[in-house]
Amino acid sequence: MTSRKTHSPRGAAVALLDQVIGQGRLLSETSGVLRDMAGAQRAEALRLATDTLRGLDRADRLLSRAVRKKPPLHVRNALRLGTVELCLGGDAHGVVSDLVGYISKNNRYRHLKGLVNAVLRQMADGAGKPWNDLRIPRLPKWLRDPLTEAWGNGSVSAMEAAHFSGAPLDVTAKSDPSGVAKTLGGTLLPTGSIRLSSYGQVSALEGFENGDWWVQDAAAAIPVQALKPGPGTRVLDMCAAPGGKTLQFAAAGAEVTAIDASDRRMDRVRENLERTKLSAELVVGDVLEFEAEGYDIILLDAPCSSTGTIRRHPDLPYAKDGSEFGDLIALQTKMLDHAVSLLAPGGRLMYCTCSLLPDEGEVQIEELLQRRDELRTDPTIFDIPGIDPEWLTEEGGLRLRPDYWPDLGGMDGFYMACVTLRT
Ligand SMILES: C[S@@+](CC[C@H](N)C(=O)[O-])C[C@H]1O[C@@H](n2cnc3c(N)ncnc32)[C@H](O)[C@@H]1O
Repeated sequence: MTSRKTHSPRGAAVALLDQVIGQGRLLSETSGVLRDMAGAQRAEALRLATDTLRGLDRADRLLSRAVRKKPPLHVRNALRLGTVELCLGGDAHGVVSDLVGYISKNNRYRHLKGLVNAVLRQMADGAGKPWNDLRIPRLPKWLRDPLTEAWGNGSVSAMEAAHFSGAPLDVTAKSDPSGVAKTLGGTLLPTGSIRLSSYGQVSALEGFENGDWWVQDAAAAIPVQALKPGPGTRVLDMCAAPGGKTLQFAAAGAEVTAIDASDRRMDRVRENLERTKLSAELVVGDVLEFEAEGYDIILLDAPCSSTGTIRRHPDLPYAKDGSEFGDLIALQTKMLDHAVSLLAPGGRLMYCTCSLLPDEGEVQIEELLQRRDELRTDPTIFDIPGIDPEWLTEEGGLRLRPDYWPDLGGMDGFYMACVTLRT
């Protein structure tokens, strides 16, 4: 019989790091670790793992000065976690004794508990002091190289600084953004999203249960804000889950058909619609097989590398290695061609991805326009408050980056373009 291990938050965070760094799983895909933990402890474990991933590059620099030979990954992850916590002002006694206790309970690694104790004590006693003077954590090479080629070293450094700062909580109001901003004590952004720089448990915030708003990064809300759908607009929301854009359309009074291949993710759309008391027709299926015409708006929020969301998901650079790029780009091209085949005269197609890679954004649209002479882009729809005209791209799309809006707290990386048939 196997006994199920229940972890302390620190132990769980180390186990999460093992899965992310050692097995290439995103935090949202890790299995087993958080299963039997209470809500607050799970949240704490996730926070610790996220903080560690965000500061990993700095922790490794400090650890390379303190440890001559790299210990096995599990022990290294415990040291990384302890180093980050101590450098961010964590209680030295609690951090050291908890992690030493955690390692000493592991038959395989208990012989290294002395090392963990010695190194973390050094960190607590001053070896961690240079933390703030260390360089801003860099993206791993597999991602830094293509981004540098696309945007230049200075811009990538600015993006890395934005990633290191993390992300505030952005929400979209069902109606009355100013009222919701006031209730939540948030800032109303120029595009209409509401931003909260400090918050506790999201579901405990006022108006959540009543469905007055939903969580959605300000950048992710822009495609629908730019389209300005009116009541009765017929919308096909391709790749809709978890439903942020479906909710925006529905809140504007549009008639939405939302399609997604994932049953599990579609449950999230269903829950979100129920909570906000909004409605949409939901279809679980492959968008490539979906055939119907007569939509005023088709929105294709295609699956992508998600490299624009690293501020909120610092696990991504460590869980992934870029090997999926080629397949994703090919799938986006297929989806884009299929979406175009459903576009009727007068209809508009909005293509978007939360990617920082031009191959998943600018290049997709550039090549689409070359393949299909009857199409054109309409950049004028991005003439909305908060959008700098400098962010418009040559092929007529809009590029958003995490280093934009630096004084407001940044935004996710996103690309979008609105395509219509030439008249
Ligand atoms: C970027 S997410 C969509 C986010 C969503 N539009 C929102 O605003 O909340 C991409 C989605 O594409 C879905 N997907 C991937 N391949 C698909 C396919 N062949 N057909 C339909 N949906 C697909 C995934 O399940 C995922 O939910």
